[in-house]
Amino acid sequence: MNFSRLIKNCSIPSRWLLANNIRYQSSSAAQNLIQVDINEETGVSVVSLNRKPVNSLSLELFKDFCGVMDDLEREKVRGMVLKSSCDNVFSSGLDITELYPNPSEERFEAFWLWFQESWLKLYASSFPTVAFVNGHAPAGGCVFAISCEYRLMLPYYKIGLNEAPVGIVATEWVMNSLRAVLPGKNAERLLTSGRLLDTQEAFDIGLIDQIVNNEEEAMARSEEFFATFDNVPKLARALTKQVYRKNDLNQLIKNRSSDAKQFLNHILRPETQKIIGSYFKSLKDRKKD
Ligand SMILES: CCCCCCCC/C=C\CC(=O)SCCNC(=O)CCNC(=O)[C@H](O)C(C)(C)COP(=O)(O)OP(=O)(O)OC[C@H]1O[C@@H](n2cnc3c(N)ncnc32)[C@H](O)[C@@H]1OP(=O)(O)O
Repeated sequence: MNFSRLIKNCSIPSRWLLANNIRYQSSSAAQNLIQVDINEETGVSVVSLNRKPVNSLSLELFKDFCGVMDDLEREKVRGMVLKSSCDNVFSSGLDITELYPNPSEERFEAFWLWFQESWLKLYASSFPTVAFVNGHAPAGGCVFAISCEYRLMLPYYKIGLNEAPVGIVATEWVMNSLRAVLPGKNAERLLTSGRLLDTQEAFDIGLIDQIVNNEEEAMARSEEFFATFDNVPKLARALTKQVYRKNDLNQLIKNRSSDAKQFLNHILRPETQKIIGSYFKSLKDRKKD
């Protein structure tokens, strides 16, 4: 499939006005996979992932996310807080049903390219970004969180990159985003062990910036973070961020199609399918115990 055609097909969300807030409708309107509220007084937008029950990341969610990011860039928001509207889960990572059993090449390629696009838009956004990790954030959930500039997390949840135990090798741009947050050896250990850290451990090694006890506190801390940029010209801030992150961004931009092909080949290998299949089964079986 041709990627430029895919991008053109991304329908930018329509929107409507609500009292003091501007609310954007998800492109897959019936599903409303992403909710956006912009506070007109503060200029801060709150973006909530809303794919019940656990915000697993599907092709449609990625498309909607990209549409929302484009809209926020156009609106020139002062900052974005990314959170979940699912109970106890920030995001459970990539939707395993996109990877197993044996996805079609066409669907999978589109899925992967929109995942890349979502990361590029989040990692390079001109406005400041905060992840409010208000639930578990394994794998792709952690990727969303570490792509933001600042991380707040509620107590007693888990976060990390558990790709290796799921039979997946985290791609280089995912590793780079982790390395940008954590010093080298901690990043490598987290990746190779695939261990999920609880909130306190994540704070102790610097994976998250602050522990907060509720949403009100999270919004107050986010506001303080955004306020640190109030006296910095927006363009200078944005360019500084983008130049600082340039090597990570270019690594993916230069290798988008080979990254997609590599992942597809990896996912379609019978051994990988077997590992993901038994992992998925164990997730389902957990409930029966
Ligand atoms: C060259 C190679 C390049 C490779 C690049 C790799 C870069 C990869 C980046 C990311 C990879 C991934 O994200 S892979 C996905 C990994 N995700 C996980 O391991 C998380 C699995 N889920 C959980 O651990 C738990 O569900 C939870 C802790 C998130 C929540 O627990 P809770 O008890 O609240 O909920 P349930 O477990 O009962 O789940 C409810 C329901 O949802 C299904 N579910 C959960 N997660 C997923 C998922 N990721 N995809 C699809 N479906 C998922 C779960 O099975 C339950 O379904 P049923 O109600 O039908 O039983």
